[in-house]
This record gives sequence, structure tokens and C-alpha cells, in this order.
Amino acid sequence: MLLAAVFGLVSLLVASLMILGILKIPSLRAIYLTNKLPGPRCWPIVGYLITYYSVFSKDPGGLITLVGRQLEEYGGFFSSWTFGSPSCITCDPDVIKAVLNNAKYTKKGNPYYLMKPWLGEGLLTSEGEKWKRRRKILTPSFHNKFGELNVGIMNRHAQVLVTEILERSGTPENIWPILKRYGLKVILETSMGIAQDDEDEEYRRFIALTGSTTKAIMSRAVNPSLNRDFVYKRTQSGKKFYEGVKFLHNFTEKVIRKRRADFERAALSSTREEKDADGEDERRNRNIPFLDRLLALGMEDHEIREEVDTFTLGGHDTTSAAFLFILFELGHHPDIQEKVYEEQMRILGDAKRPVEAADLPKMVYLTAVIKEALRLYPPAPLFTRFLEKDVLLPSGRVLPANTNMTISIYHMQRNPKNFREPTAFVPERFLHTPSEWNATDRHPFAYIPFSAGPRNCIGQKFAMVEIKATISTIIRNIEIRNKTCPALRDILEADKFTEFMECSVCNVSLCNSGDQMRALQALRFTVLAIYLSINEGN
Ligand code: HEM
Repeated sequence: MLLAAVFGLVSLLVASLMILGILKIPSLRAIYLTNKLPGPRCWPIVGYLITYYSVFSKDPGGLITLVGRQLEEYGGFFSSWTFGSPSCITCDPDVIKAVLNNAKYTKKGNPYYLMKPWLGEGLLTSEGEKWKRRRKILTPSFHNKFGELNVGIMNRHAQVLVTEILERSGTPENIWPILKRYGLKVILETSMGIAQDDEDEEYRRFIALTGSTTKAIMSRAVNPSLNRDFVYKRTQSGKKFYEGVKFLHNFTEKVIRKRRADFERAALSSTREEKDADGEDERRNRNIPFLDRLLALGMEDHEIREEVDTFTLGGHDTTSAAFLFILFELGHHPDIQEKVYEEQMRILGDAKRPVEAADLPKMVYLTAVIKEALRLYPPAPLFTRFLEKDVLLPSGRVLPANTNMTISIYHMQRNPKNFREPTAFVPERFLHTPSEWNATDRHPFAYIPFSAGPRNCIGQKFAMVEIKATISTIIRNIEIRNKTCPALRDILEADKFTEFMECSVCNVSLCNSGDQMRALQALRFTVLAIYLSINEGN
């Protein structure tokens, strides 16, 4: 009787999960091929998800450690099941190359659809023909010189950033929010042409909501119970999320409408001769906001909104994480900081001189420092692909179609097979001067913080310009020393940091699921990194 009731309940659960589209019934071929691949034993139906979720909910840092151990055990690649769908995780550069370098595998994996209510089908989230068309249109608009043309904007905001950091000198405070706000202001001005007053109420709300909406997406990504829209929309957090998205959309739409009106007026007033003289090359060399370039392409307002929102998110969250980790490492290594400082003073001559485009290629040592920080702390540590076709693995085995693949560049870039003493911060790995650190036989896919192949980061050049200009301005004006907040140290030392909590003194979030992509990438480093103490101005 009891057995029948249990059987009935399980059948009901399975049927409901199938009706809701959560549980899939795999083909016999998928089962056969997946079970031949290396990987841990899985629970039926939910696969390995339950283990990951229970580890993550206690300690996100523990999840990355667990995945790292599994990758080591299975030689850089292993497969498992999630609700009846095959999935795999890899940090093997050969496997990663086989996927990223092939135009057949450009479809994004599961978590990306959580961004769609906000970003729609912008470049990051779109698929198939739509993605191909957009990428083709956007590549020239977001061309290589775009970053250099915007160095002036970066300098102006970086000066304000320096003042803001100095105001906090010596106080235990989490500086990541300041860096994020800075990154957001830079991308808003360059992508939308918005140079708004910090005190403007709507603008402040837009900035705050950009942060909280990103956090909400991240929290949802690791909570399977919030996966389905119809469930999420009914929760408190879901309602808040959709309200926030509505405000963000209204804000962007208002900016687009205004710029479209200005754009059309300007087009009417320019003469035929001016337009003829204004060829493609000339347009590229002028500093035109990304939004105006999209308007010139004749895109619809909703399509422009998707791209502006996509670039706003993609263009500030990643770069601010990079600033944070670079400053953290410079604070930890006064000798490296000194070399960066000397190089900057040699190139620019003075702490106050704004960076110019011509200075950037001369920043050889700083570039190596940035690359090394992006190796140890890639701002996008894991990303996914949904493989619609079979993949022939370098081992000769076949990964069946419809597998969700997680690519861990975090583990790949910290693998001793790819980098000697991988946890040491050694910028020399990226200098051209031969040394024991810069192996010439490094696998070309062993270092890809901006991904690689047809779906790599379109903002890579822009990001490198922004990071160089920003760090140059900071380091010429401030000497960075890391200090650990005493209260935070107590928590860490007592190893009490297994729950989601905040240090009451420096407000650093421990196991903060909101910023948990960073949490996912070695939380213990993150916690220390976001507390910088600035001792003195240079
Ligand atoms: C340090 C800074 C950055 C890092 C490490 C980074 C990293 C990445 C990575 C790894 C991807 C591939 C993600 C995937 O395949 O799912 C990506 C894609 C993308 N990034 Fe970045 N990014 C950075 C800065 C930027 C900036 C500044 C922008 C825009 C201004 C930007 C815009 C984008 C867009 C639109 C895509 C999607 C491209 C496509 O799917 O065709 N990123 N980025």
C-alpha cells in the first residue's frame, strides 16, 4: 500500500515535471553515449544538480572547489545529467577549442535565458541567424578604435573615481560598488551618450536598478525552484525584478527617443555635401556614441534598446571586476605596483596628465599585469553552450547533441598543465622577453578571458583601453595597500563564513549570491579583494 502510494507520488512528480518542461526524457542514444563519458554517478532524474545546489547554498566557494576536484579527477572533462538532459563541464583547452572555434556551436546554454526579460535578444542572448545578423551589423559600429576615441570620457570619470577612493582612505569599506558605478558611468556615456548629473533622481535609480537586477539574475540562476517564469513572477523577488526591468526599459527608451529626435534634426540640417564627405572612415574616426551609430543603421527602437541594455550590462560588470582584482594584486605586491607606477610616470611624465590614445601601446608592463589578473580572476569565469549537434571529442568519444556544456576558464587558467605555479601572480608570463614564465608552447586556448572563436567578446579592445586608462589614473595618484578588516579577518579565521552574511564593519558580503559569479570564482579571494585600504596619495 505504502509502496503504491510512493510510486504514485513519484509518477505524479515526474509527470508534472515533464508537463512543465523541466524534465526531459533522453533518447537511448544520448543515454548510451553519455554513459560512456567520464563522470560521477548521478541521482536519477535530477542528476548531479541536487549535490551542486546543496553545496552552493552552504558555501559558493565550496562549489568551485568541488568542480575543480572533479575536473582534476576526470582529466579536465566530465559529464552528468540534469533533469534528464545530458550536461558536461570542461577545462580542457582541446575540448574548448573544438566547441568555441566551430560556428555550429554558437547557441548559448541554459542560464542565459534568465537575462532575456531585461536584455531581450541582444547580442549576448540571441541565437542562430538573428545573432549572426546582429554580430555582423554591430562589429563595425563597435570597431577597434571605439575605446581609444573614448579615452577622454574615461579620464574625466577616472579623476572623480580617484577623489572618491581617496575620500575613503584608510577606512574599511567595500570599494567594489564604487568601481561598479564608475564602470557603469563610462559605458553609459560611451554607449548612450548620457553624461548625466549624478544627482538626477531617475539616473540614480537606473544605476541602482542595474546593480540589483544583475544580482537578481545571478541569485535565480543558482536556485532551481525559481527557474520557471510562471513561478518566479509570483514570488516577491520576481515581482521586484520585473518592476525593476520595466523602469530600466522605460529609461533606455526615453533616452533612445530623445536621441532619435536629435539625430533626425541633425540629419536634416546637414547639407548634401557634408554627408558625402562624411564617409565610413571619417565616421569611424569621430567620437560618436554607440547609440547614434545604431540609429544611423536604421534599427528599430526595440532592437536598439536590446543592444544598449546588453552593452550596458556586458560593458560594466566585467570591467569593474577586473579593476578590483588588479588593484587587489597591486596592493598585495608593492614591487609590481612600483614597476607599474614607474612605467606610467615614464610614459605620462606626471600624475595629473590625462591618458591619450598614443600612450596605450607603450603600457607594456601594465598590459602584462592586466592579463595576469584576467588569468587568475577571469570576470566571466564560466560560460555555457547548448550543443545542438554531436561533438567529436579529442578522446575519440562522442558528446551527443542537446548537451549543455559549461566551460570553466577559471579552472583552465589555473591548471598547472597550462601555467607554471598557477596561483602565483606573475605578470612576466605575458611579457615578450623570454623567461621561465612565458612558455612558448602554451596551448592557444589555454588563456581566453574574453572567450574565443566567432562568439568571443566584442568589447575586448574597448575593455583593455578602459582598464589601462583607469588603472593608469589610479596608480599615478594613489598608493594601494591591502589591509584586512579586523572583523572580517575574525570571521574568516574562525571559518564561520559558511552562510550568506555581511561583515558588519566593512560591509563586504560573504557568500553573496547576488554577486555570485564572482563568488563562484574563488570566494575566499573575492572577500579579501573587495576590501582595499588606501594608505596615502602619491
Ligand atoms: C574585462 C572585461 C571583459 C571580459 C573579461 C569579457 C568577457 C566576455 C566573455 C568571456 C564573453 C563570452 C561569453 C559567452 O560566450 O557566453 C563575452 C561576450 C560579450 N561581451 Fe564581453 N567581456 C568584457 C568586457 C566587455 C565590454 C566592455 C563590452 C561592451 C562594451 C562587452 C560586451 C560583450 C558582448 C556584447 C558579448 C556577447 C558577444 C556575442 O555573443 O557575440 N564585454 N565577454
